[in-house]
Amino acid sequence: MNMMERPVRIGQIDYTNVWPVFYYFPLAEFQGTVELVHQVPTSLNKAMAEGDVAMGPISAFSYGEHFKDYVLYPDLSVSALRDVKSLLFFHRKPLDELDGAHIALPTTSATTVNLLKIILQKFYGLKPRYTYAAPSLSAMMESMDAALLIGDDAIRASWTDHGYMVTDLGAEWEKHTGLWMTFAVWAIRKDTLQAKPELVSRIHEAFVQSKVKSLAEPEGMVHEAKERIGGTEDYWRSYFANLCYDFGPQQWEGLSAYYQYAWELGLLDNKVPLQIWSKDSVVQVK
Ligand SMILES: C=C(O[C@@H]1C=C(C(=O)O)C=C[C@H]1O)C(=O)O
Repeated sequence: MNMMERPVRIGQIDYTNVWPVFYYFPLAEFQGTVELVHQVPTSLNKAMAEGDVAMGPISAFSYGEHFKDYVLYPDLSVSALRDVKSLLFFHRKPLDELDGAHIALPTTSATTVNLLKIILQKFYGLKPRYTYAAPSLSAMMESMDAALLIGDDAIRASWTDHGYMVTDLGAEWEKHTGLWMTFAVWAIRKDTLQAKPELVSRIHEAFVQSKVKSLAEPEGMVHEAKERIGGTEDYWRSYFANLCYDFGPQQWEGLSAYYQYAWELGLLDNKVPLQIWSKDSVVQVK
C-alpha cells in the first residue's frame, strides 16, 4: 500500500493525562483513514521518528530533536502552570543537598527527565549521576538516592506510604521561571501533512472538539479513571481540571524557554523553532 492509501496512524500515550483529547475522538467517523496506536511516550517518540506513526502527543523534548520533520498542532498539548501531580521527583534529601547523588530516571520519559536535568543543573548548580530504570519507585529507590516518575506510575506511587520528599516538577519549573511548561505536544510528520492536508485538518478539528467536550463534561472520564487506575472521583476531577490542554502564546513562551535551556546545557543539538500548523499555512511563532 502506498502512503495515500494507508490509514494515518495516530499515537496515543498510555497515560490518563491525555484522555481529554482522545475521550470523545469520533474514531468511527474516520474508519479506514485513521488508526490509534497505544504506547508509552518514549515508544511513541521513536515510532514517530521512524515514520511508523504519523502524528500524536509526543514528548515536547522529542519535537526538539526532530523538528525538521514535524509541525505542531495549535490548541492541543499537555501543559501546566505549576503543579502537574503526575511528574514527581522522589528524594531522600532536600534538592540542594543532592550534589553527587545517584538518580533513577524512568525509561518512559523524554521531556521530564531533561526538565529535571535543567532544574538541578541550572537552578541548583548540581550535576548528579543519572541511571535509566523501569518506572517502579520501590525498585528504583533500592539502590538510588532519588527517582523520577511520570504519568500514571507517578500517580500510583504518590498514593503509597513511601516516606520520601516529593517535588512536583511543574511547580519547580514555575518557581524558577514564572512560566508555563508543556510536556507533550501534538506533532504531525511533515510528509503526512504534505500527503493528506485535508485529513490533517479534520483530525485537528475532531481532537479540539473532544478536548472541549471532555472538559465540559468530565464525569465519564473521571469515573473511568477511578475504575481503571484507582483513587477517588474527586482526585480525578481536580487532576483533569488542573492540567491544561491548550497550546497558544503562553505555552509557546514556556516551551521556548525550556528548549533554550536544553540547548545551552547541550541536551539538544539545535535551537528549536516552534512551527505551528494552521489550515492554510505553517507559521514559525518562536
Ligand atoms: C503530564 C505528563 O506529561 C508527560 C510527560 C512526557 C515526558 O516526560 O516525556 C511525555 C508525555 C506526557 O505524558 C505526565 O506524564 O503526567
